[in-house]
Amino acid sequence: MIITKELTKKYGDFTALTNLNLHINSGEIYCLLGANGAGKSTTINLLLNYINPTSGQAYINGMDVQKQGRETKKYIAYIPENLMLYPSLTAIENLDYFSGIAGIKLQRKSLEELLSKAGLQSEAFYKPTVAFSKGMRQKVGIAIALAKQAKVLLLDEPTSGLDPKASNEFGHLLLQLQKEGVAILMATHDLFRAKEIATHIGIMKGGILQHEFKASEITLQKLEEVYLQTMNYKELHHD
Ligand SMILES: Nc1ncnc2c1ncn2[C@@H]1O[C@H](COP(=O)(O)OP(=O)(O)OP(=O)(O)O)[C@@H](O)[C@H]1O
Repeated sequence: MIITKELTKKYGDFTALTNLNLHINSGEIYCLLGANGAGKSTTINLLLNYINPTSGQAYINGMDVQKQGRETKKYIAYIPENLMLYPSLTAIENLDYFSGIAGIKLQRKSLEELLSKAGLQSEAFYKPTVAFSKGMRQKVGIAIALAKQAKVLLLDEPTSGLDPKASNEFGHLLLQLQKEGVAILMATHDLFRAKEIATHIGIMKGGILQHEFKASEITLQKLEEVYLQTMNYKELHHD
């Protein structure tokens, strides 16, 4: 479970995030939309305890992120826009290494099963990741999350730059994790993918959460309309 209470981050006079209240339960996928600079990465960095809030609290599985940072890390898997893997190591070696850091030692067979579950083709298991596409690296990231048995998954624009097939596959992987009870927060610019997989959608602007919807209660068209209005974009009319 992910909870933030009045979470606020200031950089000098500039407020990057204002009084954010989020509540994401196990088995929910919350997609956070917003233009560049809206405060999405700031939110994720606060949940990861990479930066300190100016005020407010963040909780992961009931634990205060600031007070129990080390403990909360055990429950979190994080997939940034560009997941860093060791390029000269194979997919299996990367998975072994990163799950080892999390204190998990798995046999080769289990590592293979995890990569397979994450959708990586078996031919790629023993290849150095240097030549992996972004989609393939994301799959290794998912396998690491599976190995950790993460209860919370934080994703920062994971589908940007993926082709539609890879993005679709990635969405399906997230739906699998959702079924297993993971609480997922995904910052994204991808309205379509958000509508496809989210249980909840938030629209952020200027560090303020401006709108929140249950994904089942809004159409893609309406979502786009509200998003564009929130960002003060002029809509395109085809007449
Ligand atoms: N270390 C910092 N010092 C000063 N301002 C910062 C710092 N980090 C972020 N900001 C500012 O905070 C605001 C929110 O940034 P953030 O990275 O959270 O936006 P975002 O919604 O993730 O955008 P993007 O889609 O570009 O990733 C931006 O205006 C950014 O310039």
